[in-house]
Amino acid sequence: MTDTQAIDATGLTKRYGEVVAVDRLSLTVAPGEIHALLGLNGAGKTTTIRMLLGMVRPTAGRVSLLGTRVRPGAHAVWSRVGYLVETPAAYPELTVTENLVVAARLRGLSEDAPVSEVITRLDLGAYAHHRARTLSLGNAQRLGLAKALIHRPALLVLDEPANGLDPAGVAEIRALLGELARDGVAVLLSSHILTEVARLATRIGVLDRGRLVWTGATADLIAHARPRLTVLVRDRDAAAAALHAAGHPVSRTGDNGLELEDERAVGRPEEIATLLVTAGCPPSRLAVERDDLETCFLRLVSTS
Ligand SMILES: Nc1ncnc2c1ncn2[C@@H]1O[C@H](COP(=O)(O)OP(=O)(O)OP(=O)(O)O)[C@@H](O)[C@H]1O
Repeated sequence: MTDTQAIDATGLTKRYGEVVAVDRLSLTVAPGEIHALLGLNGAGKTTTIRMLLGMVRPTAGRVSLLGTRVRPGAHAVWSRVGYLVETPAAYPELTVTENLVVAARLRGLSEDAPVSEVITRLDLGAYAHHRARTLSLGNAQRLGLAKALIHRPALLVLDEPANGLDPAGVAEIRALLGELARDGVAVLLSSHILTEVARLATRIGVLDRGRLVWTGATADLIAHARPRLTVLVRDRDAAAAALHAAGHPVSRTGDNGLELEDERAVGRPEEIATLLVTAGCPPSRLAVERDDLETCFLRLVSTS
């Protein structure tokens, strides 16, 4: 059953009165894939994740997880799904180990091996006997992830998993999720931090005001970056006039900057340099640049 999608959602919609929190969202996540839902605050990430997990009833649409339709009474699939949504809850007076033993028992696991396994995996060894209420936000997040993983799920759904983690913690989680994905686990996570997502996810879905406005391989997001020729000149007005007269559409940036996006300019920057020198406006800088991922993302959500 290798072609069964870990997540298969079609036409998912959630309305709260006048507000359309999620609008006809369709999404598939395959085993071994790390798929990120990326969106600004209020884009609909949490609502989507809660619908996928059966915690919020969709106004319309359907969800299947690991080949099983999510609906009331369909219990079996949850034994193969791990999740972490919002701030992880733990029993504050119990230690890390005790919390995990409880989580394992609730999952119906009788042996203790998974507890020590996730303590090692999440690097919680030094805190194993600390009460949960004394943990830092980052370590509480680690404990939440350990609980999500204790039953070795085939699908892991994480809402903002890097919340509260320092850069080293983010790197550890990235390595952990990479390892799980290589073992065939499907991961869906949400984030509003593009740089974090770009290094973690194999695929990205960009959510904007409830709609999935772009989806594709992470590497393809950068293909959305338009190349442009940026020019710095002392006499910008004269340079702009010369470029305009030669048929190049020009826009102004910063104090002395000009930008050209037409193919001719981007493809032959040396001709622009010659033209500017001839017009008596030698450029102090001239370079072909591409937007970074952040700019691509913001353009996707602002133009949708
Ligand atoms: N229970 C609710 N009742 C009314 N409106 C809601 C409810 N839950 C979410 N919304 C609205 O739905 C929209 C999407 O919210 P959601 O929490 O899913 O976004 P998000 O992308 O997770 O945002 P954030 O990154 O801030 O957590 C928002 O406009 C929000 O105000």
